[in-house]
Amino acid sequence: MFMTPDPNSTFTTKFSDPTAIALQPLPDHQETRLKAFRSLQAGAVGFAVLWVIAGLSASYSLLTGNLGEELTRAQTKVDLEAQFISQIVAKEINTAEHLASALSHEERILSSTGEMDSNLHLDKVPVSERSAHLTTIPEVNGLNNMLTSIAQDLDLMAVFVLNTEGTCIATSYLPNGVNTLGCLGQNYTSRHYFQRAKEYGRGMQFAVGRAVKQPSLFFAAACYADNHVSGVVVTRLDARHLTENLRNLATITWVSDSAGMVISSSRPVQLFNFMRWENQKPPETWVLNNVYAQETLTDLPLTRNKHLPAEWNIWQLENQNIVLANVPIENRQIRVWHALPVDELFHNQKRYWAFALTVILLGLMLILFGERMIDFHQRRVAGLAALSRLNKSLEEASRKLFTIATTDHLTQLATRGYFFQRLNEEINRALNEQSSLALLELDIDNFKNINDSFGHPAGDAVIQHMAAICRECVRSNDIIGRIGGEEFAIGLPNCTKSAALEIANTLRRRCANEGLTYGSKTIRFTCSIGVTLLNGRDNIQDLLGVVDKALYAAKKAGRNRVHFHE
Ligand SMILES: Nc1nc2c(ncn2[C@@H]2O[C@H](COP(=O)(O)OP(=O)(O)OP(=O)(O)O)[C@@H](O)[C@H]2O)c(=O)[nH]1
Repeated sequence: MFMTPDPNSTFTTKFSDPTAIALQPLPDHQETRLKAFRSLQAGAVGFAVLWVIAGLSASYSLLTGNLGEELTRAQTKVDLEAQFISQIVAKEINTAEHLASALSHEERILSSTGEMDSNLHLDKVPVSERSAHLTTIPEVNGLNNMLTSIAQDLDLMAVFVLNTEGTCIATSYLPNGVNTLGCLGQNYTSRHYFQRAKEYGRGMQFAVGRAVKQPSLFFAAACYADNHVSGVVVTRLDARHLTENLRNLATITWVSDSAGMVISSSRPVQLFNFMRWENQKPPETWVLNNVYAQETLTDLPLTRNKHLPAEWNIWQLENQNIVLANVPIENRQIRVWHALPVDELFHNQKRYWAFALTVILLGLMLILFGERMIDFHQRRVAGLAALSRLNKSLEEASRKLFTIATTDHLTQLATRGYFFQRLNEEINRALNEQSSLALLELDIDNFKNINDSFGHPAGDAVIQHMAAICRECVRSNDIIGRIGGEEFAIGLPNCTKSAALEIANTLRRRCANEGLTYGSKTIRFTCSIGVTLLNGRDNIQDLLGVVDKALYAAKKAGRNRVHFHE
């Protein structure tokens, strides 16, 4: 029989519609967007790598090429300047040399070294008095004046005349208030240039002067009388002159002689440094002492910068990078060296690199920022997609649970709990709309006997057959539930008493008449049905209590009956 339901459990159980809590699934175009985002993201990462590689290699080739060009320009500049300086040096040297040669033919000098020299009687005058003696001779004074004016005009340090003994008999360089030495009456026999002039007609020598200790170039030319050397004219060029005007420039200029020694330098501190050039041998010590007045040999601190490409031809002078040019002066063993510091170019290069790296880095950050943005959106869409998939499976699970909870597995009718929930809803609706509601309760008669006679599976088949009959006899909006083992209930909204009784009788007749073919057997069965109407009741317990009584009455009256109870 029908058990009165517990209001605290069954009736409060809610079987919610799973579609009500379902989220909208992810639209297809979101999946397409996700794919687009992923390829965009991969593209951004690829682009970032390309950007860095291309940026670095472009900067390297541009900046290295640019530095190479600037260094080539600097080299060209320094070459041209060296050429120009060497021409000026050559001109100064030639002037001094030609002057010596020209003066060796000069009439007054020839006479002073010829007949006049023999009248000077220098051999009778002590060496210390020769200078004073000579200044008393008017011809000598006249000659001195001439030589002084020539030396001044041509910017020479001194012009003087030596007799065949090497004694100075006339000079532009006279003792005066400041300088008490002068060179008049001094003897220059030992001088290399004097000996060369006497022997070959001409002589040239670099030396630090004895009386005036300045590095100088001496040019000597012999005077001839009757095919014999009658004296020697000497011009003395101050070696400082060769580079004097170049001192305040950024460039550095040296002039080296045949011994590889710096005899003039725009940086005076490097004077008499040794230019260790190719196979140049350093001068011997006595030469160092006598000619250059140096005690030890100092190398010019000039080395090749081996850390930079050889084609750039960069030298280092005291840790300063320079480009270097050297030009030999024609027919002389003198060279002009000219250097231009190029550290500024390297500093510029560093600045360009810093700029290029900043641009590369900023670009990279921008690309990576873009990539992060894409990643963010990608993750968002991916998250939505995952959520949507989760939602779908939850929805599926929820649907299954709903079905399990609301559907009887044997008959596919509503379960007891779900039937009561639905019946409750229909009661409320009927009360609200003041419409009628009929309730049928059905029970298969003597079902135990069927089980006992035909077996439990056959009993199941009878229950299923009974459910099918119920479904076929009611409308689509009526509710049917299996509320016990062989008990069923049917809620009929908007149904009158006569209509409810008619349905109940149809059901009863079909059960009694049809029987169920089970294998080779036919199982005959009947059912008893209780019928009632809502009739102003406002709760399910009362309604169920009444219909239960109606069913009980039907059973009691002999089964296979329909009984109505008000
Ligand atoms: N095969 C089958 N038997 C069931 C199922 N549920 C309940 N039963 C059986 O149904 C029988 C019900 O027997 P009773 O409640 O004594 O009632 P009855 O034999 O139908 O007699 P009346 O209701 O008085 O006509 C029991 O023997 C249960 O074991 C089911 O799902 N399948």
